[in-house]
Amino acid sequence: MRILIVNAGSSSLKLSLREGDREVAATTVERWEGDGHDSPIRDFIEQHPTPDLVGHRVVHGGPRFREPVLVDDEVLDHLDSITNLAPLHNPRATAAIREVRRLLPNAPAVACFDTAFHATLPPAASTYALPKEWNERWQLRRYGFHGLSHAYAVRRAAEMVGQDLHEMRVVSCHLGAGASLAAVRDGRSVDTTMGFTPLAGLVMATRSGSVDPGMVLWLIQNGDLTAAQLSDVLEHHSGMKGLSGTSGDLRDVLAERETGSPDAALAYDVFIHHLRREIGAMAASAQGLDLLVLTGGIGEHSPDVRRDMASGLEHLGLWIDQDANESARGDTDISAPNATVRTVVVKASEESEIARETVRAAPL
Ligand SMILES: Nc1ncnc2c1ncn2[C@@H]1O[C@H](COP(=O)(O)OP(=O)(O)O)[C@@H](O)[C@H]1O
Ligand SMILES: CC(=O)OP(=O)(O)O
Ligand SMILES: [Mg+2]
Repeated sequence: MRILIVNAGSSSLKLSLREGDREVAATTVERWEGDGHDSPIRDFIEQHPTPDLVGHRVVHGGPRFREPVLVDDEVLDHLDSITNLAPLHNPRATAAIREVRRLLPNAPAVACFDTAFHATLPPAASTYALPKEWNERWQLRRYGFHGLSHAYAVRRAAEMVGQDLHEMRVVSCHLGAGASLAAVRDGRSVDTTMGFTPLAGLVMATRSGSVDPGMVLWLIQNGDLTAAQLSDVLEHHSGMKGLSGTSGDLRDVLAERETGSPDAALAYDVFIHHLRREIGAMAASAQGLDLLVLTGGIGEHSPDVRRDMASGLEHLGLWIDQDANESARGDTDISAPNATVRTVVVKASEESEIARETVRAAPL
């Protein structure tokens, strides 16, 4: 069975063609707008054998989609109706779904949601302390994101340490341009740092992460800003980019910091502070910690972040081996021998998770 995986993220489009568990072709298109001006999807499909099945990443499933779903007209209409829940992400996904349906009208397509993994959050963790009527009327709740990445990473990490995922308390760290943590207990997500939208939680490349809601109101009342301007700043000009004044790419921030830039140094310190603090919070929600998983561009490739994250978390039983940390490539256990918490790096693969879920949900 040949499966095409379509992963439309906030900045890139990743296409992958799989036969069983094997990836036979892949491409990443940076800065794909999904506005119909170019069709990297058409090019990819034309250049490779025809897939039998298609799996799509869709960031927000809204209140309705708690597991993968076979796409039909009604599902697509419903997805259109909830695009405003994730305006950076969902429109690209629905554009990709439409494009693939046009090119491959006979291939069943399955939508896999970032939010689905967090559908298991207990009400105490998913509920905002707002008027009950508001929560019901607008389906306000903590949805959580990066679920496809967290699901894959924790399963792979459990396999690497040779233990049953259902018997471990795990904190999963997806640290890419967007970043979130998940607390996993009995194999299920019990808490996460993102919320109703992917703007909440950790400091990110260009997103602010959580800020005081009172401050947002203050800015609207005193800062002479429209909602659109404020949204643009919080989504695209905040985070490490906003603080460093240059770029949200951690590699640039680290290079600037080396040259003595105090702004870049502070951007990095704020990022690390929130990362450590939220790991502590997630460990509390998981009622302890046996396994810490690091994935995403930063989690996989930055020994600096892994070292500075670990420093200060020894009280949890977490120590990493500095040589293993420096030399880690791909899936690597970087725990120190005395650690009671295992720390592992996992190469992110939302695509593996989508492939798995697509096969499960498809009528073949
Ligand atoms: N060698 C590296 N050192 C530090 N950071 C890195 C390195 N390689 C990638 N990154 C970081 O990873 C981020 C991208 O993560 P990735 O998961 O690929 O992106 P996305 O969230 O868009 O899917 C970049 O912003 C960059 O800061
Ligand atoms: C949900 C989310 O933030 O996704 P990404 O990291 O791809 O922007
Ligand atoms: Mg990503």
